[in-house]
Amino acid sequence: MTLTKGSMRLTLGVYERAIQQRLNEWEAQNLAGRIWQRDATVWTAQTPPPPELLDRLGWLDLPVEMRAHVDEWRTFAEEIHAEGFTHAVLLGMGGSSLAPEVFQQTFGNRNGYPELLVLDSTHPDAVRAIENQIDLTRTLFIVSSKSGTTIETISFFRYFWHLMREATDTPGSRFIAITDPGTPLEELAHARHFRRVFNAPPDVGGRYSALSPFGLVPAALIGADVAHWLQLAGDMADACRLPASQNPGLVLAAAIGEMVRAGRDKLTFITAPEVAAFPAWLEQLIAESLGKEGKGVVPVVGEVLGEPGDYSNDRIFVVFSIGETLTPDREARLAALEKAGHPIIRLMLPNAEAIIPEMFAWEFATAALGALLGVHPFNQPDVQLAKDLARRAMKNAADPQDDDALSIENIDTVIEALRDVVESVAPGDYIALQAFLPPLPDIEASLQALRLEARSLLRVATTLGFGPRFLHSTGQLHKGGPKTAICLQLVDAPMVDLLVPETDYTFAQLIAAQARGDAEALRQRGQRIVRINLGHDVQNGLTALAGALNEAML
Ligand SMILES: O=P(O)(O)OC[C@H]1O[C@](O)(CO)[C@@H](O)[C@@H]1O
Repeated sequence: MTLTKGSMRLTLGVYERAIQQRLNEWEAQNLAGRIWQRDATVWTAQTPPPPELLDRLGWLDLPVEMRAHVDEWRTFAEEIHAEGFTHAVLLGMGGSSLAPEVFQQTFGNRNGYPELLVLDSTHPDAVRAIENQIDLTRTLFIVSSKSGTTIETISFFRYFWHLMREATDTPGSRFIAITDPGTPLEELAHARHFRRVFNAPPDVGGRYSALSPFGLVPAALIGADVAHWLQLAGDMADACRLPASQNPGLVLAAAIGEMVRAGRDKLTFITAPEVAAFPAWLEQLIAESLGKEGKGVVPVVGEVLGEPGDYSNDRIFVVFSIGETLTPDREARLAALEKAGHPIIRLMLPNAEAIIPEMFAWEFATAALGALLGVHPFNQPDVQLAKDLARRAMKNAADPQDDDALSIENIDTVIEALRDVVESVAPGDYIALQAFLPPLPDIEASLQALRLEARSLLRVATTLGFGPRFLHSTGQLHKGGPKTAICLQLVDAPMVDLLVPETDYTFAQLIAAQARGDAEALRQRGQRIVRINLGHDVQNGLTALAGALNEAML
């Protein structure tokens, strides 16, 4: 049976009864009201509640509270517009970069306003690719970090600061910072005479910060109507005050939560092209909030829609359409999936701008899912481990003994390692392609092809993330979530390296240490991982790897 709730249509099959019961229970317990009242018992029985709980609920008020800042942001955006900047380059990771990237990719920059580029990779080729796209003298840099200490962000800053210093006597006039009050980044920004510092509310965690200055200052800079966005988000916030069965956030949470508890934990996003960028933001929200203590929801983003035979019964499909339907071809596939018993949650958006209120609805849903699954939805306990191990790997950077990546040139060893992996595949597993490679379109296309190959050979869910970007998104889930990840970590040997000014390391050393650190953290957490070095020629390496995967299946 299909349930319709506002612009949501849910085909829930055998799970419908449990979901309905959950909603009734939540209504009786006044869950919506208790979340808004910031009642810690929603998530914990502990007194006092654990850290990062009651002091991380500021996102509830952003749609209203941020309205007071709109004029200031608009005036600033007009100033930048009037000065003829062609690009704004955002330097940041995870919660500080994903929402702005989604905004640029979904809405574009208004005529005459700068185009927003995001740098969230420490691969030297990625840094160079940004440098090659911009005219330094007409570029504004946005250094964005809640903590103000993230190594990637500060390294990017150092690199572009030094370039800018050679181009102008007043480099600070080309930099702004977005950060919490009193962070080392704020100090740095004052010391280097940044043009502006925008402070964000400290009681909002990174992945819940899209509607704070982290998302909205960059949005204003590309010419978005952020006042209207806050209005739309405010309407959704009001809807999320309603009793559970009419509450868009709680309906999503009950549906997803009950199906995850029944083993369908691969939340697979299918979108209309107009909103194709949106799931990259949802991915961090869901994976980092819920993937801990051996539990979690695995977001599957960017995987081509297949036939029933491509999937096992661990999937929930979430479809974002503009209007009621996708293309006839994709609708036919969805109908086949529905017939095969897969649950489908459809969100029929009136237009692309509707992703803004959806952001609020999904934040509310994620907070409620934390309660349902019994995890703390606002911390990220396993991210630190990879950071610490990366730091250790930096110290041992010169020691090749320490590098256990298999070379793609030793193809037999690679096949053997893949064979072990293939033999270990069990129902409910997923392949996580972790590519510490240049995030360039041709490489991404080859990785997508490899991913498709893996899905059809192994019939498991597949995810793809570029490192170190994914460390701040799905990284928490990989380490803290269920032991169902099979991680294929891919590294390369960059042809050109870049020194990070004011430090004693290069970008190639940093990304290599991050990859090693994460591999070690994954092993310590009991996940399966194979590391493969594709050498200098990544495309050739990927072709060889696809061949090796097929061999391993024989
Ligand atoms: O904004 P910051 O402090 O630089 O952090 C970036 C990202 O790193 C994390 O803290 C951990 O991966 C994310 O939660 C966050 O969005």
